[in-house]
Amino acid sequence: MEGALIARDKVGVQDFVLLDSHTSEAAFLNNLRKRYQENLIYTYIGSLLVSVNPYQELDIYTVSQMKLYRGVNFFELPPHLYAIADNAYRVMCNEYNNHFILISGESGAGKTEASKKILQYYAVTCPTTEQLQTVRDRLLLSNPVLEAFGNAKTLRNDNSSRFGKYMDIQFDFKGAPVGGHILSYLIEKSRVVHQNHGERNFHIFYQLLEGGDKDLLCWLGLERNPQKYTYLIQGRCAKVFSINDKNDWKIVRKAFSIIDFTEKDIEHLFGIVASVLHLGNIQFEEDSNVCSDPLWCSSSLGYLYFQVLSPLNVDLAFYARDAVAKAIYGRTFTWLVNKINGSLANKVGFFFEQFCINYCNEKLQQLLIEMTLKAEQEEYELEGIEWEPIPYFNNKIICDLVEQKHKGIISILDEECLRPGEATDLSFLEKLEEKVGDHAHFVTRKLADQKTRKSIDWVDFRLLHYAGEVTYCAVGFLEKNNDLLYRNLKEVLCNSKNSIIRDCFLLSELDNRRRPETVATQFKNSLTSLIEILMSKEPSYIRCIKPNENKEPGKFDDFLIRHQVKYLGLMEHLRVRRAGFAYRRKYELFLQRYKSLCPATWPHWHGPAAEGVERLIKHIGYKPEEYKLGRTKIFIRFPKTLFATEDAFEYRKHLLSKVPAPLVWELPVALLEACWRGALARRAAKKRTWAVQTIRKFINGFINRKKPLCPENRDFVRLSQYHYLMKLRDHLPKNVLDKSWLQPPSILEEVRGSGGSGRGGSGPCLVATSVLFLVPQLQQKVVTSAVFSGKKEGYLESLSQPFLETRLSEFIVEMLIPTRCFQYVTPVIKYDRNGFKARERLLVLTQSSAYVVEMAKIKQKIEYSTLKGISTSNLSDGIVVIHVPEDNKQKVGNWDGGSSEVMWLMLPIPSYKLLECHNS
Ligand SMILES: Nc1ncnc2c1ncn2[C@@H]1O[C@H](COP(=O)(O)OP(=O)(O)OP(=O)(O)O)[C@@H](O)[C@H]1O
Repeated sequence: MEGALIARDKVGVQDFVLLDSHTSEAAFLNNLRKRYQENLIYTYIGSLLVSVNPYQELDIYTVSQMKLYRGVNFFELPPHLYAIADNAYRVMCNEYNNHFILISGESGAGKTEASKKILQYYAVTCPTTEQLQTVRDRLLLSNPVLEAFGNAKTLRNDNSSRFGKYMDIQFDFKGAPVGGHILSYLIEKSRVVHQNHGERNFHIFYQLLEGGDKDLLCWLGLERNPQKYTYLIQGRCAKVFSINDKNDWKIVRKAFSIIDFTEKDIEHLFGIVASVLHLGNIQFEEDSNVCSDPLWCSSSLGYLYFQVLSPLNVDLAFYARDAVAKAIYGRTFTWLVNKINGSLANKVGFFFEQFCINYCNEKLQQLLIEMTLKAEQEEYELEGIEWEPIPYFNNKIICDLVEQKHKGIISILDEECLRPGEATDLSFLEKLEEKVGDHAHFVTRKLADQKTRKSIDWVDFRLLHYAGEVTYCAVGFLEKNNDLLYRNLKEVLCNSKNSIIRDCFLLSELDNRRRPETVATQFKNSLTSLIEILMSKEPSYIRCIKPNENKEPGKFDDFLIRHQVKYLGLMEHLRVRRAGFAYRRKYELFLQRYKSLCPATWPHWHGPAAEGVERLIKHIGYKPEEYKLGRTKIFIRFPKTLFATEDAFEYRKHLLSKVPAPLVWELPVALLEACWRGALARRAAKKRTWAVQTIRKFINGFINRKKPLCPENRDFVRLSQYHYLMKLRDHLPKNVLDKSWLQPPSILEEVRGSGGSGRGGSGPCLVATSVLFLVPQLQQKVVTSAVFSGKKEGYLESLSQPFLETRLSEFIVEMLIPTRCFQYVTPVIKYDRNGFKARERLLVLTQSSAYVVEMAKIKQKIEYSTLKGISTSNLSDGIVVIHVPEDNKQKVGNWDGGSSEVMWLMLPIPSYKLLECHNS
């Protein structure tokens, strides 16, 4: 992947790697804030994308934006999800390797939205056929179904994914998406039976009740009112304004049919959703242990009965009921994902859940650091640049603390769950103290020093994660780690008439006497296989940040964001990324962008790009400690060096857009250098006013000086005049454009007649003003057409084709050529007959002669009267051959063409345009 991008946005830096003030957290946050306040939600750290949730619809996800990013080099456009997606896609197509994009961030930070947008990007920009469209539609439509069953409203996010998601998209050798599958991790089954205050159960329950038609509800024995169901009223969260369950139901219903679910599947699926609701309403009484409403459960779950006489007490009976509900929902979710592709499922608890999530983050952080370091190291090696070891915090020590066999926290927890005898959360805590008590990243109240002791409860243990300390309450760890489902209930489910339920509780499971794996172990194993999948692919990273807790657009909560910057390991990543060189770029790309800053490389460099870059940076004055030249890339150590180069480039671009090209070149070399140096100095001293004062001093001195103008100063005055006139031309006073002003000239009528630029309904005055400038060029066009029409490739006859602006200029050459009646000036490459060497020259056309000029010297003069002829190729290149008479050796200065009869010139533009511009 190409390294950092270039330029600054207008707001802050668009790559943190280019932050001036090294890697301070304050500078990081400032930059993030500045950009966020301008709705610039994306910023890079090298190739990692940081995204801050805008909580509002931004106009940056349109199809035209997608097309803009398609196939464009990473650094050429502002940071965007599409750039990450496109880059991964391009590298995959070019290098035939696998890629993953890891999107992380806390709940509500925008991960799901980001993944959907990336999917849409591929759907729109990848090549496809009719057959492939089905795959594409299925990939897109699996989302609403998964969200219905796997997402819920939480306090933090109205559409929170309550499961981990890994989505694979497979592309064929032509880059067309041909398939995909989704792996799901850790569906939060506990939500089925319990929701915290202000939260809801999974969306599908409400969608079914709100959107399902009367007959369906009647068949399922359901009432429309969610308040009737115990499992839906735990969070006391009646109405959520951002959610429209009725509409969402329609979308899900439609998606089912497209992603190939049969009517029977759908019937069974809703049967299960209904049964879970009915299960929740089952009550138990002491001594009776009888299901309050066995009939409904039996019908929707396919005649399974819960009138099981059980030795359980009331509490345990409720526990068993909930266990069944969770198991049914969890497995059905797995079945659902399975139906779309492959699957994995687990369960989490409350504090235990936090422990699992943090363990997962710890593993992913380790992967990120290892892969970034590895990539940096490999790149340096590849480029032949010496590797300087980078000090960084390796969080492997924490991963080991959690996952090590026999000695890690998960092993100790499993041991406690499985061992005979009375095991409790407290005995687990004691085991932890005994076995990992001396670990530097583990502490309990007993182990803590006087000061910290107060902040840790007796039932807590604290881990020092890479992102900071987290205190976990051990209560419930044992229970949540045990995924118990009573055997007799399993047997009942195995015999269900609902085929989905039967599939989910296979009979073979009953024969398997081995104790099922604990939740933590299942999680550890699925995490290990996820890491294995990721390790085999090239990484791209997107880190999502939640800017405030209120889902409010534009609000940047410093405290909350600082925490996430830490927790996402962004500073660590920046440090690793910035440790060596802030910026690196392929020679070709660097030269292409900055070649205009050096006469030797502008407008074309004909040698190897690496040499061109060397010439270029020598010319603009890079110091040795500022850069290194690798095999294929230039490495720049400090952002300020790059910015100064960018400043000079912008300034030159500005000049190029305002004044004729040759003038820009000759006149401002000194100015450009001054500008570059000035920018460097300004950055170092951070004294912006200095430059302003210096320029003012220069102008005052210049105005006050009495002595005659030297050529340099004269050029400066003329440049100012030129700017003034150009500005005036583009901003003519309004009264000049008044309707009463000027009748359209006859040429306008002609143009109208020929369907040229006078077409359309714009008022006569506007047309007149634009056409007035074109009159001479239109005449020339007519003549040029006679010469080139149908004879030269790429020649366009249309009169509405814009003309090349004449490069008529007297500034540089007037000192050299006394006639001063210039028609046209343009840079050319002149090819010597001796060895066909390319030389950069200016071609100046006057009324009577053509001049070939090298910088400030006339190298050759050819009078038109002596010309033998001019030839051009019939291709769309700029080759022109001028036939010079043998005896025309009127030497002016050094005649560098030898005694040839012909002179080969390569123009930067097709030769017919030259003719259009000067022919007279
Ligand atoms: N790029 C975006 N443009 C506009 N709104 C966004 C964007 N990203 C996120 N949001 C808003 O933020 C909400 C939360 O985002 P999202 O569901 O993607 O978060 P998440 O990180 O996936 O959370 P969870 O981990 O809880 O699933 C979205 O429903 C949407 O309203």
